[in-house]
Amino acid sequence: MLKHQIYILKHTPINTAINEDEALNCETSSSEGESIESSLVSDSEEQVFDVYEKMELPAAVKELYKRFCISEKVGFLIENPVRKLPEQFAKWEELAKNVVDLLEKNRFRKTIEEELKIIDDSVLQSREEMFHAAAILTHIGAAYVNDQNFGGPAQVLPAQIAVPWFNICSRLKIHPTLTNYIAANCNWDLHDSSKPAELDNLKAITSLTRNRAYEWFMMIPVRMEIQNAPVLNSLMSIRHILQLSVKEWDEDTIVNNFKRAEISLREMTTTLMRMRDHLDPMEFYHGMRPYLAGSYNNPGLPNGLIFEGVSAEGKRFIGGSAAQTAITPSMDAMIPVKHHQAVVDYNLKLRHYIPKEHREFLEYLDNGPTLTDMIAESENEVICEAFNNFIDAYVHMRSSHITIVTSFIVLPASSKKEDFLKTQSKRKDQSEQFVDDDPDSSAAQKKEKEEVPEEVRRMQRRKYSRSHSLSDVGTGGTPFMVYLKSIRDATDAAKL
Ligand code: HEM
Repeated sequence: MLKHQIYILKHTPINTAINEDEALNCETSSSEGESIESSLVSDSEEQVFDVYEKMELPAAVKELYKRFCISEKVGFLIENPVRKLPEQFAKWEELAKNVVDLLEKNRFRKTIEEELKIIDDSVLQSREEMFHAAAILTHIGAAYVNDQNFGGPAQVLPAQIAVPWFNICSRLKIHPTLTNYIAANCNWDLHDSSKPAELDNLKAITSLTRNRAYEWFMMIPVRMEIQNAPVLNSLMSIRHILQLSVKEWDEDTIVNNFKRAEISLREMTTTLMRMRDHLDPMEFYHGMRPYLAGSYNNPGLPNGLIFEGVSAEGKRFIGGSAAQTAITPSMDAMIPVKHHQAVVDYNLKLRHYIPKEHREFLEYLDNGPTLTDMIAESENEVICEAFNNFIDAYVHMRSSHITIVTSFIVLPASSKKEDFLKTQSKRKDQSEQFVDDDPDSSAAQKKEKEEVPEEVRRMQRRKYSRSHSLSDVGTGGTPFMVYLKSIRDATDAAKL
């Protein structure tokens, strides 16, 4: 490790202040032009993005999308992701490829310390390249800090990772931590590029587990982002029409758009509920979640994480949560869903974990007209009903998310890590598959479902009688069940 060296940073530190002034171009460009691989979007793009059906978006909406780096086809995802960095970054890519191997052999930290040098990141210029580089460094950084072969997290992130990661994230105006946007949305590719970007065809570029567990956890939000594109297009179109004078409203168009948004939201919920297909809750909770931990409210990092070569003071950033997306905040702002003040405060904090342009889009929506105000004013019952049906689908999505959180955090929190490790090695010996290979699994799941409400109540009661632990609080330090239920109830209350 390069100890105690101080490097002069080219970019403003972002822990205390993110400089919002500089703008990066959303249009595709790269430092090496044609040599950069962008494997996805080609002539067959509409086939790849299977949920995208062309609709005539109002010119004003298209203009907003351009301004805020939003894609008509994939919403908040990058439409032309970069898959390969210039040659001088080959070592980063090699480490990312071998991360699981090196962790298993307990060689990860040593390899970083002995073999990795600081690589000058300033050659990376395009937004797409920087996001791809950030995704690689995020995984290398998370693996280094949270390597489970050691007693606890590393207190210092070596300069070879810290400096370029910090620089790139400063330029992208996003916090350097394992964010959902970077680890999932900038970390995907297709198994078969001739087939659509359906869930089973999505793969993670960098994974932190040998089996599909990590990939699955990250690809579900990616698929949901793709499925969200028609929701966003529909709501933005409705919002545009409603701002015209009532005489100009086309009731059918508005109702059809709500219907389309409702259907897509229900499809997103179906995707969400597939979490158990390749991710076992015990593996998630005891095996994977430590790698998602941030440096904020982390008992293992009482002074935060020191970015060597950046600052001698520890930095505190929350860890990875799929809440770090613009999907729900954009709907909440447009509708609006009126959250409890504590939720509003937390959600505002989360906005520094999504791209700057999306953060600005949310601010733009916050200050604009709302769907409920405009619909209520019109007193149009047909539109009102279509709107309420859409809200029902949204409430259903949030209730389903609570079910997921219950089985992936609340229930495993009452089990011991040692028990999980025992099952792990037993399964390894038998060369068994990790998930869903237990003949009784469906019966067990059914039983678990029946038991959830009481179990949740029990956990909730316990929560108030002891100090906060990882089981009680989300990655952002929220008492998450209270937070999530309040959000779901506020969504329901948005109905007209
Ligand atoms: C194993 C799977 C998952 C677990 C254990 C989980 C857990 C949590 C927790 C604990 C929170 C509370 C806030 C925080 O700590 O940051 C949260 C919030 C949230 N999660 Fe998840 N989550 C999972 C999957 C997903 C997926 C796939 C999505 C899809 C985008 C998602 C979207 C959200 C959103 C949007 C919020 C903010 C609350 C809201 O707006 O409804 N989560 N999640």
